[in-house]
Amino acid sequence: MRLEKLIARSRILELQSTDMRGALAEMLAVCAQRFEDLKTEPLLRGLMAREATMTTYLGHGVSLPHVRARLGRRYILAIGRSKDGVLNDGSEEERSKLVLMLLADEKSRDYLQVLAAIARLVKDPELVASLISAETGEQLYERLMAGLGGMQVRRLPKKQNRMNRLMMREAERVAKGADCDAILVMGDTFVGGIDASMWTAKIKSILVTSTGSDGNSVFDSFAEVVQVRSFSPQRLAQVRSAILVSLTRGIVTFTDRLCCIGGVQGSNQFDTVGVVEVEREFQTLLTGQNDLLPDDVKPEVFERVIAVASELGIEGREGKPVGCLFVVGGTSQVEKFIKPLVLNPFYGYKDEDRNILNPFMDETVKEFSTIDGAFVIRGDGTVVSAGSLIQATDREHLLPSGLGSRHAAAAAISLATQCIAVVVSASTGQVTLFRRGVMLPLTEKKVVHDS
Ligand SMILES: Nc1ncnc2c1ncn2[C@@H]1O[C@H](COP(=O)(O)OP(=O)(O)OP(=O)(O)O)[C@@H](O)[C@H]1O
Repeated sequence: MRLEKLIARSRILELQSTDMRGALAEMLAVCAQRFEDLKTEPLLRGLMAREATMTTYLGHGVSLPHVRARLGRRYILAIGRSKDGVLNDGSEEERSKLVLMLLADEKSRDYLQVLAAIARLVKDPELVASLISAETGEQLYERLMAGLGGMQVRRLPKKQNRMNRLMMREAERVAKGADCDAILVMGDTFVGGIDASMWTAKIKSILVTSTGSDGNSVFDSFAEVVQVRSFSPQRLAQVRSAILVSLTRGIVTFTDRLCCIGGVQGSNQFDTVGVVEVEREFQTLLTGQNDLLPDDVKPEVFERVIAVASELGIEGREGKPVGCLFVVGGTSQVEKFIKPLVLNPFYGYKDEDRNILNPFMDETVKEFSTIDGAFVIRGDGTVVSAGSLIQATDREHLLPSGLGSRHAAAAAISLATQCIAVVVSASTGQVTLFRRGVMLPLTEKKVVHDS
């Protein structure tokens, strides 16, 4: 579902109410003008019930109230802007100047993805500030649409353009000469997007970007676009994450050879071309078997877990480093090896509210990462528990020195069951995957400088 299809000029309004119930009622009334069969009362009750379970405030003045109901159409999105701000949960700190209300049909299968795409869009504080300060609803609409297609091709200075063209031509030659199956372009090298129209070779081009691809015309010139959230600052780690996500999505295969081209993030300058053999890069994990993910684990769930893990590894929590262990998939087997260390904070919530694909779960997961023990996550993304002690042992594999009981527990559970374990080290920030007891560092250790 492309987001621009959901946004309608007629459903952008100036809110009069300063409380959430009133604001939602206003937005529902506008929706009902267009969709006369809309049952606004039960929808309002559903939206408020969701607010009562967990706030839908996303930060920097934006809320995303949402509800699933029998709607008769897949989605309806309404956008309300409030000059004074709408109060969330009575908290003065959480005044929403922008309220995006999403109604979804109970049968809409990509509901969590659509919710996540909207949340990603309004994560950009600059875009949000420009929407809030728009002079008219029309201008807000224009800016929102521009934000969706945010990665516009920008003209680069001549010299830089020449260099980039040269690098791209060379990449093409290397790809052909080395018999590569695809060219992987690290898109975040460019602030303003890449004009790939000069690529002439009949070779698959894959753009890797941390920006959302919803409705972005710049991406159209690439055969595939892979979104990888929260890149590590290290190049090798970036390439690894990109290949890993491409593997789980079936965009590349284990036998592929890839020509990778990239540069310093935001530099607008390609500076490196390299060739990666996927199988050799991931050999340790594969150990002769080409199933990186357990059968029951959805690729998007795995991607989400490594995104949250990478963010925790890079940013920590409130400035402090945190460690974490995620055990994903094979849950019925995994449950035989776990014991609660604390009362399970996820107990009793609806599956979709505690699904890692739900954008509101990011903060919750990060918050609970500070408690001891592991997160156990089903292959469909539902978080089964947090604060779980893993009671499995692995006598087959030796871990490098410096890695302690968290990493040992991850190795052991991945050997004992059909799961994939993801560890964030509190001491180094390194993110490591474990499958069948074998480890694959996804990001590098932080270099600690002596002062
Ligand atoms: N068996 C286990 N199951 C779940 N969590 C565990 C287990 N063992 C350790 N942990 C978690 O890992 C934390 C850190 O343990 P330890 O320092 O020994 O691990 P580590 O592998 O060196 O990880 P880090 O690099 O984060 O320090 C513990 O406080 C606990 O929260």
